[in-house]
Amino acid sequence: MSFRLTYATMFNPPEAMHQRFDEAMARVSAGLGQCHELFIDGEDCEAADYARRSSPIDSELVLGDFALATAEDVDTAMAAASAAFPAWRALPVAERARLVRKVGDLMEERVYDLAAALTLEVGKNRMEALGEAQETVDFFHHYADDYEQHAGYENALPNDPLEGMVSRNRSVMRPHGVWVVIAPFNFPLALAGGPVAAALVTGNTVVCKAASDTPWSGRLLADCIRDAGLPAGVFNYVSGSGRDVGDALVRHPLTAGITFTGSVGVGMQLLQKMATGPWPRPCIAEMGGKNPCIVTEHADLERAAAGIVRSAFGMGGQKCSALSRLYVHESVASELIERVQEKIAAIRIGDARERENWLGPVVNTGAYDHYAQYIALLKAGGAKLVSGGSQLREGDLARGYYVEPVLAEAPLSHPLWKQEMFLPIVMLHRYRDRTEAMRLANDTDMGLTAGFYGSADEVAWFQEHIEAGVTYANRPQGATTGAWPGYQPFGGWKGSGSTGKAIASFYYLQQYLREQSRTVVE
Ligand SMILES: NC(=O)c1ccc[n+]([C@@H]2O[C@H](COP(=O)([O-])OP(=O)(O)OC[C@H]3O[C@@H](n4cnc5c(N)ncnc54)[C@H](O)[C@@H]3O)[C@@H](O)[C@H]2O)c1
Ligand SMILES: N[C@@H](CCC=O)C(=O)O
Repeated sequence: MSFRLTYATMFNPPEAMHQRFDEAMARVSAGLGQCHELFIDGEDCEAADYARRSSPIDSELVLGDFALATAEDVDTAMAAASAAFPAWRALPVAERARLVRKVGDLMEERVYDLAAALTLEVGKNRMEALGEAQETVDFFHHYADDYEQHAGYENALPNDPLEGMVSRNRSVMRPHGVWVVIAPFNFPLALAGGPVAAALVTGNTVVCKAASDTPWSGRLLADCIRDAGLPAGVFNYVSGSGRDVGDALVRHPLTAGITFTGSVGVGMQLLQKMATGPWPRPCIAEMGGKNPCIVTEHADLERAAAGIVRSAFGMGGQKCSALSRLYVHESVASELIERVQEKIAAIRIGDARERENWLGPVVNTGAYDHYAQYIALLKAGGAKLVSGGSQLREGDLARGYYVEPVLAEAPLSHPLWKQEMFLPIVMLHRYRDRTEAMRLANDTDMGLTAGFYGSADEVAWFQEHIEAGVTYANRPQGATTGAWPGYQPFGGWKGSGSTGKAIASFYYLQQYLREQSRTVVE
């Protein structure tokens, strides 16, 4: 079987992938320092102001100057998207699907260059970066295929049971209009690209905003969409802060719907704003996680340790799916801790461009400072740091935001059990009986992912009782991380998601559409 890259397979890639990534990194690095514009109505648009951005790998490594949109730019982009809507929605299903699929094809040709940019901009290691670039490709293909296979979700219904007249009935699904996509920093390509693909294929036009830390990835997405030949105005890209540009998009009168991916705090505000106004507008909010893992006395501890380390510390814990709470049966806790410690000791931390470094920097100085604050809070609250706890400042590392992975055994009263930290910090509790472990695992306002290691007999109990949208049992590839379009639908329960329908699931695309019942009497 030939190698297929997913987050589950990325640990043993063929040698050629490394070679091609190194070549792409050299190519992309040679082009650093350029000016990156907004993309509105099919054109590059100069901005009134630009932000110079550096890599979290090394603050002296300048990535380029990135446009900061104004409220006026938002207006122009919204007007362009609105003007393009009637013609775009009128295209036949197959034609829109063809164009969306073509964006995916183009991205696939550029997958190594896109990954190199992701490593430079976010600081993720090469396999995480290649994974994200390929995941974005798969979103475009997946949604194009899904929409086409369902023939745009149009269905004929029985004629009314009338005598003397024929009354024909259909259910059709129609797009809403201009769909706003607001992306997070941690998967700036995939979590912009996925919702953009869904909105476009269903016939909406799009204005997309990247996070302040990651404007480059969004602009690279815009380049692929432009080069695939989508009509002007169908896709528009603006970069800038959430407070200014994001808020202007949310409040804009032409905004027909939103897909937001980010923190619970911002997501809840957006949901409220979208519920007010002349009518409620749809808001798909994919939000934070505080993801637990339960390890029972029957678990395969080697599998558990591998999955725990990958999910707690991969990408520096900066995944919504990251493992942050670990509940281990007291009879196996010491042995599991030992195995986790061994694996932490083997982690190479450093410049994410280098093949041997599995753990790169955290994203910015804010995250770096938060790390020190959380460590102080853990210690002050009686937690024992079993591993890690220091920022790394030796040599070249001092120019980036490098921190040690942390395993902290913490009293259950510690407030950090409840707060998403978004850093490589996992808290541990030894439990006596599994009912207590399940109660603790569910004792959070969030419910995104959850992991379990135990006997085959216990898996059904875990699945039945855990309050999470994405679950994994006995998975060494990741206790709580690593969903892939087409394999694991990805969405949160409770405060982690507003819809109960997962990304790339059977029910996802319909959320970008509104139903119209059509009765015609002949
Ligand atoms: N559930 C998921 O699928 C998923 C996936 C990735 C990340 N996340 C979550 O995202 C968070 C990390 O990403 P982040 O730090 O970029 O999140 P964030 O909430 O700070 O920002 C997300 C996006 O919202 C914008 N924004 C901020 N304030 C805004 C406002 N008032 N109005 C409109 N837009 C605004 C930001 O500029 C950014 O583009 C974590 O909580 C993580 O769990 C969730
Ligand atoms: N889809 C990714 C997480 C995305 C959120 O940050 C995973 O499943 O690990």
